[in-house]
Amino acid sequence: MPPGDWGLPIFGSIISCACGGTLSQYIKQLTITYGAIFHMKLGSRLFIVISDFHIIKAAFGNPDIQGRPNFYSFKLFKNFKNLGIAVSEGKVWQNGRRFAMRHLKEFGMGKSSLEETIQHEAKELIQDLALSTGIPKELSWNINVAVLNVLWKLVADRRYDVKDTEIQHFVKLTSGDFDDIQGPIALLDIFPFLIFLLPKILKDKWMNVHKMENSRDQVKEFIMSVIREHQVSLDPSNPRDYIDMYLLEINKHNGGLESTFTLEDLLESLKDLFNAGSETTSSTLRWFILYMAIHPDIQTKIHAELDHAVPKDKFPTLQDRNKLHYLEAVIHEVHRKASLAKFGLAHTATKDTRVHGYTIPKGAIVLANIEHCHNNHDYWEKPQEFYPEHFLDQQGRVVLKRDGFLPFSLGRRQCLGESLARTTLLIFTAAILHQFVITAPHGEDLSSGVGTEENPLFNFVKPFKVVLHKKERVM
Ligand code: HEM
Repeated sequence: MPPGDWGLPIFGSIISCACGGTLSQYIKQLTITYGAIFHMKLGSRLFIVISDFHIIKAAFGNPDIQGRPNFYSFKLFKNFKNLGIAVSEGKVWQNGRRFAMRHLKEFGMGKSSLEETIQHEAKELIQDLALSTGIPKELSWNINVAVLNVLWKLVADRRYDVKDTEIQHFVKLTSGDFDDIQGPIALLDIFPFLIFLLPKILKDKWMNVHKMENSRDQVKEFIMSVIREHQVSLDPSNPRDYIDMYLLEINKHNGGLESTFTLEDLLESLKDLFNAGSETTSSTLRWFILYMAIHPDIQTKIHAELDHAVPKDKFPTLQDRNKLHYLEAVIHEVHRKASLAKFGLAHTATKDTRVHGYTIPKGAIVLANIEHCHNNHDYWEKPQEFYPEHFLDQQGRVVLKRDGFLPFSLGRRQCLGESLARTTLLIFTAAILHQFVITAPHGEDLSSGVGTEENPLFNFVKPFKVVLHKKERVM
């Protein structure tokens, strides 16, 4: 076993963790004490935390570390069944992931054919942002809808108006779910016996269990309605999107008991794509806008690059990518500094296995300490600063892959939407800075909103206000 902290019987190290401040701070302390791979016990759960890029790569490439923990908070959203992509395991996960990768690519993920969709959404967003230039304003939920629309084109061949209140309601629910799973419900994950001991009222009122169930059921109803519409209009000779392909796959297996392709699994896979695809990319876009307001000097350099690369009367396209090295380096630096998923998504060992010379016992929960890698002097020249040069070579060309950089995790469960997120972010950020200058509201220091360690798992940016100023350009 890797070295580490067993803590007290029953409690494990939960008390030291609580006394040490945040989970991040406690893990930081253990990393200093025990090094790049260590164990810690929280409640009845054994965690293996890996803080070294190469060891994470080896561990997450290991076929025996591809499970997901049976956390109450994860499973509640799945009605306690092994379904969907993000928190499923075994054949269900393998088939679902392979199928999603294949068909999202077929309908345009990572291809230039999606360009028109991304541009259309970026234009809609720009028009919307243009309505409130010159005044301090919080970024609205329209951003989440525009981002979702890009994914939803591939998945369900449809778009929503960015101001559509119904779809905004669902993206808000998703965002709330991300907050709730980081709250007190985590106690049920690490002390599973409390699931039976705690009175329902405490679970509902304190841990928001009822709220999460309610959100799960509302999102389920919404996604089911999208599936039903597809069932009615399905033309087997002309599949339009991922949902059509999935329905045809179900028909192919003809309800065979062995098949993992079922309506219930389709529903859960869609919920996963909806959740994983909207909040993450939108939040990264918000971080980008915040960093631009904090670093006018860096923003000026992007403006100069854009002015040179994209004519005044043109909209940025993917073809401009090879002229936008600085912008792409800045987006990478935003991923690094934000470290959106601080510890990725937890994996589990599905049998006893070996990593870096240590035994990882079956059932152990393996965490990639992404936040640590992103802030480690071994990998970064100026880890504490916002320094896009981390991703530029001597010739000023962007360096896309670097040791120590893993915002989308690594290995067999690496984010399946990475290429989609990267393309969306490039076009959206280029379009925004092609049209606007972003500043902090007069007299406000936005840098205090950066580097917070309040959330244990996900670094979603707190609401902030910025002022957008229209550039003297013609679209
Ligand atoms: C900036 C945007 C994004 C970030 C930072 C991000 C990050 C991550 C991370 C860290 C994981 C965990 C990987 C692991 O378990 O080791 C993950 C998984 C996943 N992501 Fe993303 N993601 C982003 C956007 C997207 C988008 C746009 C989609 C939609 C297609 C997506 C779909 C998924 C899915 C389905 C999984 C589960 C994969 C599996 O369990 O096999 N993500 N993502």
